[in-house]
Amino acid sequence: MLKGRTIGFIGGGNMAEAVIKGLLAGGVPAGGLMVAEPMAERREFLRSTYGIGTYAANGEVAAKADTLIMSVKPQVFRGMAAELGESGLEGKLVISIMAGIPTGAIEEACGTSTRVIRVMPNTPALVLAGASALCPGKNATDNDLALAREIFDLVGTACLVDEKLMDAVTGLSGSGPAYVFMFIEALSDAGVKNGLPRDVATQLAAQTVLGSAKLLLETGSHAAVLKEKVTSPGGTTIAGVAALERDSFRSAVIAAVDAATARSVELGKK
Ligand SMILES: NC(=O)C1=CN([C@@H]2O[C@H](COP(=O)(O)OP(=O)(O)OC[C@H]3O[C@@H](n4cnc5c(N)ncnc54)[C@H](OP(=O)(O)O)[C@@H]3O)[C@@H](O)[C@H]2O)C=CC1
Ligand SMILES: O=C(O)[C@@H]1CCC=N1
Repeated sequence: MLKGRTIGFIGGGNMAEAVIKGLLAGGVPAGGLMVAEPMAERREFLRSTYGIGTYAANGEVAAKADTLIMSVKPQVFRGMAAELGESGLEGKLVISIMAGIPTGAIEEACGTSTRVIRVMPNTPALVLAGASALCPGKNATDNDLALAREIFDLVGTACLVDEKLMDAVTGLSGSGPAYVFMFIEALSDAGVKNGLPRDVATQLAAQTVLGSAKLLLETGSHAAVLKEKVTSPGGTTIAGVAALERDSFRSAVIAAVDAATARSVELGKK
């Protein structure tokens, strides 16, 4: 379905780069990808690193691409869409990765008949290990949804959710890599505190997170069951688990996802 499509990114920042890199690694030809980005230095970086077409004007990409991935910050979206104008977006499939902005608001800004798919990806897309959730706007066809799914399946895994759950997805997996990196950093610091060299501590911490996630996904076991298998009676792990419980580790994680979800809701309001 992706064959022969031209995909244009409006905004060439971190997340656009993650998806571009993933798509190229997944076999999408560079000739089918382009990006509109205001910063000349950034355009040069994206052109020389990935061999894709880069443009200063959003209108040029909107004119050339049949599918547009809106990858600007939510705060600049409405101004950007107004500048582009409804005529500049006519007939395009608009895929938004912007946090918070509902499909209805995108349709309102781009033209009420615009076909919109809302996606929340995450930065591990850069290494084809992203987690994305998608939902269609009211004009999107099954083909549009299938195309968007193909794009985000190429850079990791993609699932379909009801739009009312997109803010929770944003708080969990969209922002989630930041929480995981904080956890890895903390594990590494703790290793160093206990005498490990930094490189060894970071390698052990990162591989522990990667391996534990792989074990859970591949066995389909409940996290609590896998935790129990590590935790010997009177052993080391239960001493660590008790310390985490004392310092409200789980409660802190839940509060982080709650706060990020609430912020996503807020970003969606005008
Ligand atoms: N980062 C992440 O982990 C994730 C981000 N997202 C979403 O992806 C979107 C992009 O985020 P992220 O990549 O982190 O942000 P970045 O700031 O890295 O990227 C946004 C890019 O858009 C450019 N830009 C600014 N104004 C315009 C404009 N009017 N027209 C075209 N381009 C413009 C910026 O240029 P300049 O720097 O010069 O202003 C920048 O290069 C956001 O909506 C975010 O919610 C979704 C999932 C995860
Ligand atoms: O922090 C943000 O707003 C974006 C959305 C999800 C991850 N990063």
